[in-house]
Amino acid sequence: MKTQHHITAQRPSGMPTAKYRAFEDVNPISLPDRTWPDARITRAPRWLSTDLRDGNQALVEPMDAERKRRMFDLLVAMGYKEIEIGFPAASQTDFDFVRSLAEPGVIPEDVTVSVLTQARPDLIQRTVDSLVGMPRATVHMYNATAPVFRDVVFRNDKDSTRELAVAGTREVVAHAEKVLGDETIFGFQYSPEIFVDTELDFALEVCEAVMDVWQPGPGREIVLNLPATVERATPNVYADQIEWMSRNLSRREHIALSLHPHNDRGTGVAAAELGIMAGADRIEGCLFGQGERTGNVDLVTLGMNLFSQGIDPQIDFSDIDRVRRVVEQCTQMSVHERHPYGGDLVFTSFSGSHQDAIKKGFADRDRKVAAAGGEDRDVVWDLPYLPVDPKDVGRNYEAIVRVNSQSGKGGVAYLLSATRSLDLPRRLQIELSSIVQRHSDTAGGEISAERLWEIFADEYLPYNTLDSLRPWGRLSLEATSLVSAGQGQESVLELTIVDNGVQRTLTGTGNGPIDAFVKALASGGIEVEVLDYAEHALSTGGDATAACYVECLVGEQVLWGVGIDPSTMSSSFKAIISAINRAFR
Ligand SMILES: CC(=O)SCCNC(=O)CCNC(=O)[C@H](O)C(C)(C)COP(=O)(O)OP(=O)(O)OC[C@H]1O[C@@H](n2cnc3c(N)ncnc32)[C@H](O)[C@@H]1OP(=O)(O)O
Ligand SMILES: CC(C)C(=O)C(=O)O
Repeated sequence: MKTQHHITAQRPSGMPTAKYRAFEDVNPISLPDRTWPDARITRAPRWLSTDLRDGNQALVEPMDAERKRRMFDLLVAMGYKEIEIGFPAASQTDFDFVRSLAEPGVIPEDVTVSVLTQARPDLIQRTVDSLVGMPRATVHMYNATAPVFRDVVFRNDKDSTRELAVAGTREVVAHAEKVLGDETIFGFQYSPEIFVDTELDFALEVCEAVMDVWQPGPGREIVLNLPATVERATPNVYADQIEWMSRNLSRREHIALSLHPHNDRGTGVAAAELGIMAGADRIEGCLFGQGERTGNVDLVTLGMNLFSQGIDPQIDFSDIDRVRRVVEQCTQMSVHERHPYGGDLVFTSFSGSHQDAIKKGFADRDRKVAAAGGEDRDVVWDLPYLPVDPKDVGRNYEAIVRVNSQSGKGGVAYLLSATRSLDLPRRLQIELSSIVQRHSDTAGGEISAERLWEIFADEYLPYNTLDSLRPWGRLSLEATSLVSAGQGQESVLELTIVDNGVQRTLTGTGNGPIDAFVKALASGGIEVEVLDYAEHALSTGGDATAACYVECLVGEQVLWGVGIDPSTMSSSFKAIISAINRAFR
């Protein structure tokens, strides 16, 4: 045999790489004494959901008022306290929706809504007008500060870019003072658009100029939101930018430093998390990562990432399927099966070694929970392959293990245990697994829990269950009668069987019912030896059904039989008949 000693060289792809530049070459940042890599996240940031604004503006079909309201109610119910509800100057529909929330009692007292506007006086006025009567409302104003926007879109130099932000802020303040009464607690948020592409010292200069107008101070916060409007670099670069801003901004204690990551490179969550470590106070995002292009950062993943580390996200994800359903209805887009925490398949394993580890993990956890007095929440979650307990997000355990050709005995056994309460002995698991494997090889695809039960019942319980199956087998047990089974006495058993269609009555004497049963069969020329035996109740209470598993030697074959019956004794007799029938099948 030759062993591999080198990998065939990769080749240039031929793609036009010369068109692109490394981000750090365009926008270098020097922060050699950065502190964020050593920071730990120990509590939830402030969250802002922009599902109704950034999420909505990216939809093929933006939400109508009814869907917007459903989304708003969901966000409130989940616990979001800051919700961006739209861009009221965009259209009459958007304006009307914002106004509909101004109805008394619709927005809870502890929820602050915000609305986005460009830095244009007419749009600002219309935007502020939409907030009249709201209990707590923030105007969020943005203008583009990044070089490509200054050069290409606005044809503005740095001074006029800064002046646009300053004039816009003045307009917000003046118009809010004019139209908003004392019933509204009013706030202001500013975003330098494509912050990540903007020279850091210029982003700082614009933010400072805006603050000079707003005058943040005690009881007068400003939200400075630093968007990765388009994600352009590795998340550590964003973290450096945020730490630099956090260190250099004046009036820092009166600033809510907010992040607004997008996901163009697929690292929006990482960028948000490193940004929090770098000093950010607040995160803007959307449920399941809705939003422009690849989406805004995903608030579900961020919140659940905290939860999985033992940190309260302060958002309720305990019915994640409901959250997903509402989001899917409102956005008319589906959440991917592999989406972290909420996808259909994220708590499911198909492969044998994963299933085996999960099954053992659950057994181990059951023991630990019992030892801790039965309280699940008192025992630290430490299960192979499952970062969180599916039950904590409202999932059941049934979908955890699904069987196909990649599955092994652990998965098959887990599924029968989870759906039929059968606790198969290890060697029976091995035997059944090869039978199931034959079926999955032939049929391809997944074997559902129902199909698995059918395969199991057909193999081991031919006379016992399922209308859908044709009974088969040489023997069927008609009746048994135990004549004597007292203390220290031998058991005498009379049994009636149908053997290849012929009814026979046999009698046996043994040192227990099973021994007597085996002897009775032997008297009829049917030789069987019981090698191993296990049984358990299928349910609790007086009417409990028993499952019995016997490993038998029939002729030269060692094989298992299974019996299920309200009587433990009958279930063991049926199990022996099951093994014999399998031997003759
Ligand atoms: C990164 C983000 O997600 S920002 C949010 C983006 N969301 C949206 O745009 C959704 C809602 N938008 C809309 O409905 C419309 O764009 C409106 C109603 C706001 C404005 O519509 P219009 O007046 O037709 O302008 P249009 O959409 O073409 O915007 C471009 C103009 O606005 C200017 N502009 C763009 N952004 C800003 C800003 N933040 N501040 C000031 N002016 C701006 C542009 O320079 C351009 O000006 P020009 O016409 O003099 O060249
Ligand atoms: C308005 C700003 C915050 C925005 O949506 C973005 O930059 O992505």
